Amino acid sequence: MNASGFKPALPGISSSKRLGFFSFSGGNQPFDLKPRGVCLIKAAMEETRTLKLDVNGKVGDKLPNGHAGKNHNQLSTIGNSTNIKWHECPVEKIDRQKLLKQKGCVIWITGLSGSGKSTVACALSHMLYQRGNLSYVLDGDNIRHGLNRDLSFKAEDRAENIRRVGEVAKLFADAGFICIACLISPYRRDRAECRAMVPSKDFVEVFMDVPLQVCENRDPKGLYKLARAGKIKGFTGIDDPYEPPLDAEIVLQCNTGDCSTPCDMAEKVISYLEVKGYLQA
Ligand SMILES: Nc1ncnc2c1ncn2[C@@H]1O[C@H](COP(=O)(O)OS(=O)(=O)O)[C@@H](OP(=O)(O)O)[C@H]1O
Ligand SMILES: Nc1ncnc2c1ncn2[C@@H]1O[C@H](COP(=O)(O)OP(=O)(O)O)[C@@H](O)[C@H]1O
Repeated sequence: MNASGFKPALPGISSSKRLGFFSFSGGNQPFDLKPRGVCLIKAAMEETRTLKLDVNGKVGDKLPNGHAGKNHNQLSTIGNSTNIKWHECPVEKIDRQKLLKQKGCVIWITGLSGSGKSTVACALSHMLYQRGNLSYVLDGDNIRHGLNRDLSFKAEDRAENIRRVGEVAKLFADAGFICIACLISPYRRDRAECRAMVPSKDFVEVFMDVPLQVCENRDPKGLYKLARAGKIKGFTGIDDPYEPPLDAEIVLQCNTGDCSTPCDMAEKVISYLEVKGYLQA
């Protein structure tokens, strides 16, 4: 806090471009982010008022770059949401990344049930934590306990499951996290749609290339046994499809009796992130 009761400026958010854009003199608002005579919030309010006079219609579902929603100047219709407008905030991804000293991205781990997705995700998250990098795991099983509890395992519900997790992962990456999503995500198309949600290169697909036989032998939850007995219908790999990736950034192979440890697998992902520069801002 400074003498006037405001928090000092956050480091790194005072680019001249943004100060110019939001420039505002005076101001004594309760949410005044303050510093240096610039009230970012009030200026943004001014900008919204101006734009309201300008808008006169809706735009299509998707912008040319494929990212739905971020039309800064006009009202949009996205799906069933009519007359919505993107609200920009002064603190951006690049600012959060500087704070966290890393780059936000999505690590998408796909593979059969029992292939080791959750184990690698947790090993990776732990190794990142030990290095001082912030990550968060979105595990399909866990998310089906809450956000996606309304979804079954039929193809269209799996697609919606993947879409929602893709959207959440996109937010985490935008927050600056290394977001680790681990879901069976059996359909190429669903995974490709998630890839398209984030800036190119920020989506790292990791394929757990583990034969069905190995997964079935592990069967830690007894689900394969139930599926073979016909007590679970539409189980991936048994009577439901799994489409392996054709162009995954990382393939973690595990042949019968010849498996790297989860830590070695996680290490491969860390090496990839290091080389690509995600572990520093
Ligand atoms: N029919 C069927 N097919 C596949 N898996 C099933 C099924 N029914 C329940 N389960 C359990 O649900 C976990 C997979 O959830 P996901 O959200 O990752 O699946 S999907 O991506 O929507 O296909 C999966 O967890 P993992 O073993 O961790 O993959 C299973 O425990
Ligand atoms: N690299 C590995 N080598 C040997 N066993 C593993 C390996 N990774 C995971 N496992 C074991 O395989 C089983 C399934 O792992 P899990 O992470 O739950 O898979 P998934 O999330 O894909 O269903 C667990 O019993 C786990 O201990």
